[in-house]
Order: sequence, then structure tokens, then C-alpha cells
Amino acid sequence: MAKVLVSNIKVGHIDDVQELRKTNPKNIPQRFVRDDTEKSQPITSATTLLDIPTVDFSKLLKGITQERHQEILKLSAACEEWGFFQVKNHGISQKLLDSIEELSKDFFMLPSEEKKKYPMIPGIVQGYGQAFVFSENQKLDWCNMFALVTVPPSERLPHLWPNRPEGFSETLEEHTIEVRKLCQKLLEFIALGLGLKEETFSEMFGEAVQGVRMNYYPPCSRPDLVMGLSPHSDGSAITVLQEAKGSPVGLEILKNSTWFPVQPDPNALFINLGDTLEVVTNGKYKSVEHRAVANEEKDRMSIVTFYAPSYEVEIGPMPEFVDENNPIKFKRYNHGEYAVDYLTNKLRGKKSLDFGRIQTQNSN
Ligand SMILES: COC(=O)C(/C=C/C1=C(C)CCCC1(C)C)=C/O[C@H]1C=C(C)C(=O)O1
Ligand SMILES: O=C(O)CCC(=O)C(=O)O
Ligand SMILES: [Fe+2]
Repeated sequence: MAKVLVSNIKVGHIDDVQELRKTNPKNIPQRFVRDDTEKSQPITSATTLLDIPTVDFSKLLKGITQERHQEILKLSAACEEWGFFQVKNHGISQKLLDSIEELSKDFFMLPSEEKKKYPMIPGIVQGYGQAFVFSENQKLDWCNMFALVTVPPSERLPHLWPNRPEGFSETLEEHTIEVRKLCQKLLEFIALGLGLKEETFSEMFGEAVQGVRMNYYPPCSRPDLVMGLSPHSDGSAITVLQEAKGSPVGLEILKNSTWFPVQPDPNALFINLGDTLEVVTNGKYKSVEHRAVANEEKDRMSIVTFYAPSYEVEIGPMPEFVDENNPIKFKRYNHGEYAVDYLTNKLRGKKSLDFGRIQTQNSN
């Protein structure tokens, strides 16, 4: 994908939320204050955490057994009903996960001037700062991000790979490889759960694009006024989310017009479906809309890997999911063009899917 340089847009001043917190914790600049229309209060309280469907990866890895079949049924049910699940016994070493978490936290704790050596410029979602800001009056999220495209190497921006904290870039390389293997295996089992051959997505995606983003949410004196991360569906096929240990509840899932707080098991990884899986299954599976809220007392951090098709491939609903009862909902499109559309707009609920959606008379 051509690196979209949207350098002629004015984004106004974007405060670093960690600096805001440090210098004047009671000050919430107006650009961070959401009006009520945007922040429907969750109907459920944080005490009613949503039960996250859990898949045991070690059972999926067993040969063709009844146990594996049951786990695949669990996986497909979670994908169809919720669009997310958590995976335990995922096989990624806890040492690596702890290391990437510690190094990511150390990165965010670096002095501001050090982090500003890796600026995130509008339209390029890589680097340190706030992604998806495209206008001066756009509300900002209470979040500092650091993101890199990691695969293919040709899409990397080497000058944004930090040399501090020590070992961060090297650990990121290892983390990229291990999470990629998990994504590829999960997509094989998701394919089987759809009644497809397990190679379906590896053949469809080509050399999958992979990006990683660390989100750091400092405490906020008025969490009721701000949004940690705006509501969105991910522009991935699947996303792997690791929540830092000791994080307060922050991630919320939209289901039946209600925001449900979820907190993944610290020994599991949270997986959510992105727009691409909704398109290729013609809506049988749906990308889940989610957001993150801020917390008054505690900081929170997430490490998120996005796994998506190559920019070169064409994506569209598979014939297996189109029939007279399920008319085709999306056109076929070049994934690179979808990626440009996604990455040059603010986070906007599930509007990212409109890029490929076929508008029908009665479509709302
Ligand atoms: C919520 O954020 C995303 O879904 C997302 C997805 C980015 C991507 C696509 C839309 C198409 C395939 C490539 C890629 C995974 C980059 C956010 O971008 C991530 C990835 C980087 C890098 C980042 O800043 O956040
Ligand atoms: O921090 C979280 O829990 C959500 C992060 C997320 O949705 C994202 O980075 O796409
Ligand atoms: Fe997300």
C-alpha cells in the first residue's frame, strides 16, 4: 500500500495525555470532553462483567478427535454470536508476553522528548502519538499510542523502531513471529468451524499484513467526560489483544445497543474479529464494535496485534455464504484500497465497513 501522506490536513494541537496528567491532573482540555450523544452510559455496571467465551488452544491442536471437534464448535459459536473470544493455552511463552508488556510500559514511561523522536504523522498510523486524527475539531481519545506495521518488512518504517528501552525492538520481532503463528492457526480453525478447508484464509490473504499497537491510558480525573478509545471495529481479519496485568476494566463490547465491560483472563489472549471476516463471510460472522474507557485511579495498557490480508489481494464475500436468504452484502475490493480508506478516517464505529457495503433499498 502506498504510504498515504495526508500532510495537508490540519489536526490542531494534540496534547500528550500523559503530560496532561503529570502537569495538571484536574485539567481536561475541551478536545477530550465528549458530549452525551457520544457516550451512552453502559446500561450494565462494571460489576457485571461479560463472560468471555473461552477456547482451549491445546484442544484445537489435538489431531482429529472428538475433543477438537467440540472446541471448534465452541469457537464457531463464539465467532457467530459475539465476534470475540479468549484463547487459553495459546502456546506463546509467558516470558515473552511479560517481556513485551514490561518493555512497552518502559517505552511509555520514557521522557516525552524521547518518545517524540518517533512521531505519528496523520495518515501514517505508525509511530508515537494519537492515530486517526484528521481535523482540528475532532475529539481526542484519552490514550497515547505506539504502533508499527511489522509484516511485510517492506511496509516497515525503520526510523520508528525505538532503540530505547533496550531490547524493545528485538522483543517486538519475536512477539511478531509468535503472534503471527497463533493468528494463522486460529484462522485455520475458524475456517474449519465455517465448514471450509483449513487453508482457506492462508490462500486468500497472501502475505498477511501485521501491525502492532500499544495503547496507554493514563488515569483521568474525570473518566465520565472522556473516551479512552473511540468506538470502532478493527480493520483486521482478526485482532489479538493482551491487556497489561493489573489493568482496571477498560475494554467494552457493544452488543444489543449496550456497552458491556469485559476483562480478559490474564493468562489468556483476547481475540476479536475484524471487518475482513465480516466481509468474506457475508455477515455470518461480524466484526465486533468495541471501545475503551478511562479510569480515575489506575492506568491501563493494551498490546494489540492486527492481522489482515495483503494489500495486493482482492477481498469479497465467499460464494458459500451467499444465497437467496443471504443476498450478497459487500462488493469485491482491493484490500489495499480498503486499508487506505480505513487509515485515513477517524475511528467511526462500524462505518469502516461502508467501504465495501452494497447499499440496497432497505439497507439502513
Ligand atoms: C483499530 O485499529 C485498527 O484496526 C488498525 C488497522 C490497521 C490496518 C488496516 C486497516 C489494514 C491492514 C493493515 C493494518 C493492520 C495496519 C489500526 O492500525 C493499527 C496498525 C498500526 C500500525 C496502528 O497504528 O494501529
Ligand atoms: O485497549 C483496548 O482494550 C482496546 C484497544 C483496541 O480496540 C485497538 O487498539 O484497536
Ligand atoms: Fe480495536
